[in-house]
Amino acid sequence: MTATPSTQRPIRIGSRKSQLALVQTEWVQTQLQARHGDRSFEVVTMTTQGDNILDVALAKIGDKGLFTKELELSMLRQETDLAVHSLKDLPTHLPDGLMLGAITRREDPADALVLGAKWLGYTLETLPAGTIIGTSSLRRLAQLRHHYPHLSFKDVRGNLNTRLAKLDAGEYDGLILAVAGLRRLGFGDRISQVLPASVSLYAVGQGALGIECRSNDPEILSLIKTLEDPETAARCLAERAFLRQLEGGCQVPIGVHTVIEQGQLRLTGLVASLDGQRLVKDTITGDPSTAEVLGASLALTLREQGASEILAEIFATVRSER
Ligand SMILES: NCc1[nH]cc(CCC(=O)O)c1CC(=O)O
Repeated sequence: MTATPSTQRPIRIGSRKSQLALVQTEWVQTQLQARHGDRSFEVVTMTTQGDNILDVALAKIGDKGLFTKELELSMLRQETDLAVHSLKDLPTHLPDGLMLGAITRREDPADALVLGAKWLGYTLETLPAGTIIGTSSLRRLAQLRHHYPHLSFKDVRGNLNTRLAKLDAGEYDGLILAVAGLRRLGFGDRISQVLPASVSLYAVGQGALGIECRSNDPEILSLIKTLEDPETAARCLAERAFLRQLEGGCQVPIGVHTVIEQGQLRLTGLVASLDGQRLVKDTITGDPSTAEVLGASLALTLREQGASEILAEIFATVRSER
């Protein structure tokens, strides 16, 4: 079948400029090109607000869409047709006119411990008291404080390469980073320990890519849908519905774990207080086709178990520090 000239314009993929973003976007570009050989796909890079703010703890900024807004505006202005995001950086509420078009197959969503040279062979369990672990995520901080009160935690910012350089320069003894980002950038061999769910529930969407597009562009939507992984999509839709029900406007220590086993989706969710003293955690199981109902329902269960109180405290603290 011959395509009409009007469908032959290049399809423009928006991406952040970080090395991780480019690796992910180029993967999407290659996959799309392989499936739709009659079209051409080009990458348009841009800097987002989040890339410019390197000195302030992200948790304190709290604004959503820090890494996505510029990419979204460009789609709404018809300058790009789709955008590739680390799904965990994509807010649960999208701007009018845009939608989450596809969710790709997930890398290992777990968190990892990366140690400085002098600590190789140690684990979180065996590291001596006072060892300095870098993390900028309230979710990781709260859970690690809970399980390893003997360790010290220090904020770390910057992209993955910057963080590893700071570790190697001795500013930290260890870092907690996502397995997915490390592997995608070829740093998988630096992982000392993959953190089990009993220690750290991961971030909503961690390890998956989210491809965003215009809601009124069925042509682009059908192209990107071919990259969707149904199991990852069901898991991540449950996770995102869980987060959406709990959020109130800033980053909060919320973690999840999902599996699909024997056709059933099992979602575990957690809300933690900042000091790691209180963890509210529960699990729900159901049909993957009801993913979003399961997520929202688990969130309401956790609210009844004390999550609302924890979240209210966090919002009050963050607001007073801004
Ligand atoms: N917070 C930033 C961020 N956004 C996406 C990833 C990579 C992991 C992923 O794709 O979920 C990372 C780095 C990290 O958390 O260590």
